[in-house]
Order: sequence, then structure tokens, then C-alpha cells
Amino acid sequence: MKFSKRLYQKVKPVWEKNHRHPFVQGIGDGSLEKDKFRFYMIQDYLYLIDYAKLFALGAVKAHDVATMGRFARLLDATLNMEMSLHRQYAKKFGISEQELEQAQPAPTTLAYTHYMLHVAQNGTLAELVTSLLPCMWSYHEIGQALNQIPGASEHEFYGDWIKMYASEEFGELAQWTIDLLDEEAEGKPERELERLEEIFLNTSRFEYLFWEMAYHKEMWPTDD
Ligand SMILES: Cc1ncc(CN)c(N)n1
Repeated sequence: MKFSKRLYQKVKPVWEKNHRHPFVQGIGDGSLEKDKFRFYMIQDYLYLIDYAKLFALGAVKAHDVATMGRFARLLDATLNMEMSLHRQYAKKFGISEQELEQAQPAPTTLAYTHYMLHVAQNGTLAELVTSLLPCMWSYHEIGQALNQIPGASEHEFYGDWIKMYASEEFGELAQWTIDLLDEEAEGKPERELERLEEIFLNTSRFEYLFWEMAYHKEMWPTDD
């Protein structure tokens, strides 16, 4: 069995909870309150700034030029494809790019990105890829599921979000990352595979916390 399949089975209950989350369901049926999406979009923009850095670290840790090139492509796609969706939504909300970048990260955003950056800076290439994979893989899965709901991808507000994450282009990037992890995991001792499982579970749990944070618009408990 491919290692990615083993990981998928391990986190299935968490990913199912993500699919059922009211924020995700609300995007799918168009009922999500816009102020929740606005909060999410700003936090997600900050999240993606740090997330993009993981690909730069991946290029540093890559063993060959072809893999470096793939990480460069992922970095470019994050900054110029995925984040342009966020910039479009920001425009709809009347938020400038400068305001977006100067926003304050919520505790969950900070905790999630800092966990991945810690793993990426201190761990192996396999650990780095494992930490960033639930983000890409689970969003593509969610995008595809929501895309099956009649009319969802044509929704005047949330349709663009669904189309982006369901897209073939996004799916190819996710698949390349899955394949890289399967190659990197091959021949590793069980002790190291268990460490990868733990990382994959942690970032899958962070995905759930991120939906929760957005749904409840969670910031620091005090304003100072
Ligand atoms: C929190 C989060 N997780 C995943 C993705 C998809 N790259 C995202 N934009 N934001």
C-alpha cells in the first residue's frame, strides 16, 4: 500500500469532520454569512504568505533540480493563482492589498503556520511535505465534493472559491505533492513513518481548527 493511502486512512475521521463543518457546508449551499467569509479570507491570505515559504524551504531541501522546479511552480501557483482569488474577494469587500498584508494573524493562524514552518526548518524533506500536504489535498477534496452540489459552482459569491479548489490545475499540484511524499517515504523505517503520521494528523487537525476559527471569527481574547 502506498504511504499516502495509509495516511489518508489514519486521518479519515478528521477529514470527514472537515467536510461536515458548517463553514464548508455553508460555502456549498451558499448560506454562509459573508462576514465569516470575510474574516476567513483575510486570515487565509496571511496563512498563505507563510505557507508559500514552505515551498521555498522545499526547494532548499530537494535532492534534484526537477524537484526544485516543482517547488518553484508550487510557490508561484500559491502567490499568483491561489492568492489572486483572495485579492479578488478582498476587492469585493473593499479591502486593499496593503490592508490584507497588514492584518493581524489570529492565534490559530499563527499556531498552524508556525507549526509547519518549525517542521519544515528542522525536519527532513519527507516531514516538510507531510506537514503541508493536508492543506492542498483536503482543499481539493472539499472543492470536488462541493462542485458536485447542483448549482454550487455557479453561486454568485462562493462559486469562484469552489471552482478554484475543484480545478484540475489545483488537483495536479496536490497529486504531484502526494507522489513526492510516496517516493520520499519509500524504504523509511517504521519509526520515521509513524513520525510522518503524527505530523499529518496534526496539520489535518489544524485544518479543522482553521474552519472553527473562521466560523466563530476567533481572535485573541483581549484587544490589547
Ligand atoms: C487553512 C488553509 N488550508 C488549505 C488551503 C489550501 N491551500 C488554504 N488556502 N488554507
